[in-house]
This record gives sequence, structure tokens and C-alpha cells, in this order.
Amino acid sequence: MAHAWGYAANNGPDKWVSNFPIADGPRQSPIDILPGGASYDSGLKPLRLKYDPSNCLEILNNGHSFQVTFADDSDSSTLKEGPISGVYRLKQFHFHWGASDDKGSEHTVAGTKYPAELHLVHWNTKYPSFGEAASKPDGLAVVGVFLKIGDANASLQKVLDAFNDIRAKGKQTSFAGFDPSTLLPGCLDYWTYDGSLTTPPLLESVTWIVCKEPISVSCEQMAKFRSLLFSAEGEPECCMVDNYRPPQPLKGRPVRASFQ
Ligand SMILES: NS(=O)(=O)c1ccc(C(=O)N2CCCN(Cc3ccccc3)CC2)cc1
Ligand SMILES: [Zn+2]
Repeated sequence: MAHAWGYAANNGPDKWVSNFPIADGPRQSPIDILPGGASYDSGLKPLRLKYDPSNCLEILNNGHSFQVTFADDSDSSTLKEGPISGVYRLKQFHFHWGASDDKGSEHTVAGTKYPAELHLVHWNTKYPSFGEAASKPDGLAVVGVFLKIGDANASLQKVLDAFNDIRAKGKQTSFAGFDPSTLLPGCLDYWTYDGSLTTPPLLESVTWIVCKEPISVSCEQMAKFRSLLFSAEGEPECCMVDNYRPPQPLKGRPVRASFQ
């Protein structure tokens, strides 16, 4: 499996350890969050998120998910405070989802799976770039937001409307003026713990910040997620579904809550 990792039986999460031994490391993600096992930390600050829609550049099908990429050459779209110190810049956001509404999220809450999970990926500006930061223990901060079946999400629909141009792996199209803060829940209470990227190279460089409150998505919108392809044009079509890693061992890590 020369780095051809994926989510199928022959190259999926249980196989990643052969090319990425850190898969069995001490701070892997995602995890099952046990609210009863999290400790309230009054020292945790509210999340300070400031996003500039003019930084939004394009939307891309990378063969594992789709991502919306941001210009990160200035401090105009940043995450500050919360559990982190310093300034982290937004690089991209993407999602993970299931083949059906009963699965799809990477983090779970007392065993509960959500149909999808949003990840807003930020890198620590004490390092020169995302690539540099991705290999440092305090290099990345990812805000995770659960999606729960309910009313259609008008903000999410703007993203889904771009899917016709990125159906196959490797397709990308310009995507301007989108404000990712419109994808955040009203309440920004969160759990936080030290973890990793949930895809190869599984680098243990992520401060995870998982919001307690989900955002809504309709089942028709979930069907649109599932219309994307893992496969490139000209290859046999393979629907992009179940692109999530299951929870990993906590290995004694503390999980803190910003709320009581
Ligand atoms: N699910 S998640 O944990 O939020 C997540 C966050 C970010 C990425 C991500 O952007 N990539 C694409 C390329 C960069 N590599 C790191 C790298 C590899 C080699 C040289 C430098 C950096 C990470 C994977 C993936 C997953
Ligand atoms: Zn992710």
C-alpha cells in the first residue's frame, strides 16, 4: 500500500499502521468523548474566531474529502484564546461523513455517532507555514463541529452548490466570499484534548477543540455529500462515503470541558 491510503477494506484505518506506525501512538485522534469523564476547567477561555470571507479561495475534491481552502498569508482569518496560546491561522475546512445517517462523525460522544463532522484546520503562526506546523506538538488546532439531522442548513447549502464542479478526485473550482463562521453553532462550549490528524500522516500535532452543540443538516443535504466520488474521472465510480476514522484509545489523556 505505497501511501495509497483510503477508507476501503484493503487500505482503510485498520491498515494505516503499516505505512504510518504513529497510528498506534500515544495521542491519536479521534476519540470517544465521555462527558462524565471530562473535567471542567474554569481557566479555559471562550474561543475567539475571526474569519474574513475574502480569504476564501477554492473548493477541492482531494480524493479523501472535499476541502475549502483559505489564503493564510496574513492574520485575517484566525483562532485565538480557547485552550491555545498565540495566533493560529485558518488553512482549510473539510468534512467526514457516513454512507447512512447513523454514522459518519470521527469523534463520538458517549458512543453516539453523528452523520457528519466539520473540521476547521488552523496552524500556529509561531511556525513559518502549515507544513512546518503540522509536525510540531503545538502546531495545529482543529475545531470540530458535529452535524445532526434536522432543518436544511442554508450556509452549508452554499458549499454543496459547488459540488457539481468537484464530483471527482482532483477536481477544484474557485469558491470566493464564503464566511465559515456561518457554519458554527450558536453556543461555542467545547471539549479539548491533545490529539492528532485523523488521516495519514496522523501527525500528533493537533489541539482538538470539539464543540458540544451540533449544527443542523437535512437528509437531502447528506445525500448531496454522498454524491461526491473517491475516484477520479475515467476511473470506475466509487462514492465518497464513510471517510471517517473510528475513535482511538485515550491512553490516559485528560479531556477538559469549557462548560459545567
Ligand atoms: N481530519 S484532520 O485531522 O482535521 C486533518 C487536517 C489536515 C489535513 C491536511 O491538510 N493534510 C493534507 C496535507 C498536509 N498533511 C500534513 C503534512 C504532510 C506532509 C508534509 C507537511 C504536512 C496533513 C494532511 C488532513 C486531516
Ligand atoms: Zn478532518
